Amino acid sequence: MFVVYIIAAIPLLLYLFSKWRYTYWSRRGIDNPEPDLFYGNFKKNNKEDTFFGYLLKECYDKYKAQGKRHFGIFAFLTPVYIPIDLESIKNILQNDADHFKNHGTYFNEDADPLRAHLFNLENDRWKNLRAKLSPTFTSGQIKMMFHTMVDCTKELKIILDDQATSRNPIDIKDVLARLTTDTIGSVAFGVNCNSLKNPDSEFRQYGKMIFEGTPSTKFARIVANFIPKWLFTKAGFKIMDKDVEDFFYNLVKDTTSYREQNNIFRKDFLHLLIQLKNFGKIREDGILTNKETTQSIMTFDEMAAQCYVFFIAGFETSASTMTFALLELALNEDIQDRLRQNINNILKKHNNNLTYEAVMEMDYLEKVIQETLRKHPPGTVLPRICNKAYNAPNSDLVIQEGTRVFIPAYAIHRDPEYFPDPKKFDPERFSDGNKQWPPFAFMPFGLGPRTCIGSRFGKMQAKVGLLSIINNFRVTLNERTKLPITYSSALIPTVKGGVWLNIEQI
Ligand code: HEM
Repeated sequence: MFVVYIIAAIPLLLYLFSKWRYTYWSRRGIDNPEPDLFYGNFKKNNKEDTFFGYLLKECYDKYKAQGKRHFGIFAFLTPVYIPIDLESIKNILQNDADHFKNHGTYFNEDADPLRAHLFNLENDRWKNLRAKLSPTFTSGQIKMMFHTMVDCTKELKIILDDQATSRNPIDIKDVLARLTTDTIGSVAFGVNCNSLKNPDSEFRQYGKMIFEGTPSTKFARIVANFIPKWLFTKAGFKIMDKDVEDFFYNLVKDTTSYREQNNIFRKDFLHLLIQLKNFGKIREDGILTNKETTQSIMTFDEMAAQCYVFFIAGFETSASTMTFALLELALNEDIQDRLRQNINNILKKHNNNLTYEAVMEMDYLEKVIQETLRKHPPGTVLPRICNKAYNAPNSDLVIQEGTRVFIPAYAIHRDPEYFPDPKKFDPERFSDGNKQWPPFAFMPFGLGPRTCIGSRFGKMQAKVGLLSIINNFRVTLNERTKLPITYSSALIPTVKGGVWLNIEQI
């Protein structure tokens, strides 16, 4: 009978606990929007497929108008601190980054070895790995991989030529995600993914599974919001889908041993990572194995996890950037014409050779990409977790160790104080004389020590894809695109119903 009472009391205890939990911010004198039971401020996001950035921007605008420097929200039962003023943001991301070293994502290395990657790793392990990986992202290395990016666009042109001939509209995000899957698959895993040729390729399917989630991963992510991290870790809870893990892990294993046995040199990330595994550094001579190797600084598992993060962090972000750029170019034909002109002029100067140097000279292309990243940043928030109690300057608030922080990048990029007429797509904002926003108001790649390590690669990949389309085709919006666009609740902003374009050869 006693057990029955206990079971019956659980919902009541949960209810009382969540009621108490939702006083967390008011007990500290911080405003927060009214939370819904158990969901906190995530109910609309979860139940109505509403983009989380909209919800956060609504609160940001409201509290900023009241002159507040910060506010709190609840991600289910977890309190999250949201700074508003740029001075506080600068402190968190840079000046006092020592208190906010980590992203605060859940991972359990034993259960999910591929999740022990740069984005998730913490403290000294992150610091050491970041220092080791930085040489793989220099402009010299990106230049070395430039031809892979260009090669992958050849298949894209064939697809778009067919589409232009048949006059059928195209769901451009899908094609661009296949393009970036092929490019990143090639440089991070050293394999030809063929997803442009074959939309059902294994690589594309696994890429989709990561972003759309499988029933088991969706369940695990929700549970992770309710259960303390230590309990989750102790229980050995797995977040990654086993099939996805096996696919990527075995791919790195097979390709690495093949390359090592045959001492194969390829200009890609995998080659650099194998060198880091075997020598602890990147070697000019390019060799992969050496009997006199003294020590290894990277285990095979660590290396595989980095291949995996390059793929997940690199393919969807760049595909999203190109998709939104094309959407804006279809809506603003004058900007599209000007971009085409800029690309043509510079290519002519380079005898129509598409080289790394030519792309670096395309200044208007740079502005179009920057403005796209301002208006539609793939990273809606920059997540941090407080690792050492922090006295927020000019306030009585002490941010406790373990508190989560979201820097509201999307809301700041759309703040008219920093970017007048923020809904307008205006690449000219990024002309030297026009840049008027204060430091820390523009952060598409994050800022501070945790800034995106792959920003150069990501931007170059997006530029190569975009220019190969604009140089050969005129794009207009097809009526299947629902205007005004709205974002879905996906992890990275995605247009509900898709971006459908008409393609016309030039
Ligand atoms: C347009 C493309 C891209 C965008 C907009 C983007 C954006 C971001 C953002 C916002 C962050 C978080 C930064 C922070 O917390 O301050 C990040 C981190 C990261 N990105 Fe990117 N990214 C892009 C492309 C790439 C590519 C191509 C790669 C790898 C090949 C990559 C690898 C990473 C990694 C490993 C981190 C974690 C860094 C760390 O914690 O030290 N990203 N990215």
